[in-house]
Amino acid sequence: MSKMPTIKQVRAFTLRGGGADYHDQKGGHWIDDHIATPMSKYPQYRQSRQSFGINVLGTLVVEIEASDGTVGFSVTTGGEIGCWIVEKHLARFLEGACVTDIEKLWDQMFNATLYYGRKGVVINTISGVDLALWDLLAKVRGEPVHALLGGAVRDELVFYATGARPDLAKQMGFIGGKLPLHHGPAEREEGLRKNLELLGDMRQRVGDDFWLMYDCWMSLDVEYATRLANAAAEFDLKWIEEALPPDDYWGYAELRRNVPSGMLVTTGEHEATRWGFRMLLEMECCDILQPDVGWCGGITELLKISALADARGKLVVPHGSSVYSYHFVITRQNSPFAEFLMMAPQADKVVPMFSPQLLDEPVPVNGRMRASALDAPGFGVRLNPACDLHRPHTH
Ligand SMILES: C[C@H](O)[C@H](O)CC(=O)C(=O)O
Ligand SMILES: [Mg+2]
Repeated sequence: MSKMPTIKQVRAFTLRGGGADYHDQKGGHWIDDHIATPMSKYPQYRQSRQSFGINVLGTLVVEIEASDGTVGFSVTTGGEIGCWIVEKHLARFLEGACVTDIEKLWDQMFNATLYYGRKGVVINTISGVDLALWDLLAKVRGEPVHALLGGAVRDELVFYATGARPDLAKQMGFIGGKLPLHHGPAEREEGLRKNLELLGDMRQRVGDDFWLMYDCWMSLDVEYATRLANAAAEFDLKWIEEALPPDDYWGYAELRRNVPSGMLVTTGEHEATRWGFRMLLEMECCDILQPDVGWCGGITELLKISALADARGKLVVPHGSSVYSYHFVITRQNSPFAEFLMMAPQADKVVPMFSPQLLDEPVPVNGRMRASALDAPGFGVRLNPACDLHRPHTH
């Protein structure tokens, strides 16, 4: 093997306004319109998720420069705290290492942060570094990341859309539409009725042959989720997503036993690492795992999560994360479709998911994306130079 470059410098930046912190949107966006959350029991935090701080973190940008001048980068959610972790803690493992040392670096970053990490912003940050490492290695090799993961197993990706307008998503060629749930248990019977009315209305608009799902963003309890699922069967709800808080493995197992036959239980976007997903699998919590590659430990960890799932006959359909998910999904037989988050404020058109932070970000056309759209080196995207990057810490 020809001599590979080493890592010369690691830099971490933060920026605001959409992109990887996709909840950090301006007013009037569907994604912040009275969506049920675990905070909805407090009336003052019910109308807007930004009111309780869903967007406080901001985007973390990790840049890794190699000795030959090649730069790999990634974006994820992590903001200034993530910058501190990268610069003050993780950089020591990275600088001087060979660009191929991804597995060892992951192990060092994870074990060195175990005493304050494991999940949350620490694992988001490790994920960001991991994605930047894959981007760097693939660019050094002049190949797309998916080629390093074993290559595409199909010619194209097919997508479902998440957003307020599944009816428009259907017209745009998506295979299904996932609605945000608007009302949680604190809004009692009237809220439940409104949740069902919206679903019924959408079913009427989209007809029979289109998937409809409800994303509950951790907002329910087993009793409410069971009632919702059973009532939603009338409208052929395909899956009920993230109905419960992520630590309630026991609740998920019970919910999965309670839902009507044929309806799927999905979760995992706020779960992390092979150990978290092992719990979901061994406790029979769900039918589809939905890790977010920017939060679960990066590509390195997602490969392990996926293998665990595959051995149990489970699907992995990653949460959001744009190109970072696409390069993975195209390589796995047990990831037969992908999510596309509609970031247009009214969910009425396809715009790049991480806009405005990335350039050259591919988007589905007619709900599909050719594998050839993912053929540029690395993850195939560039950081938009118009974005206002801030480097709060250095080392
Ligand atoms: C719509 C959901 O509340 C959330 O913003 C996105 C999400 O959980 C998903 O895409 O899945
Ligand atoms: Mg979700």
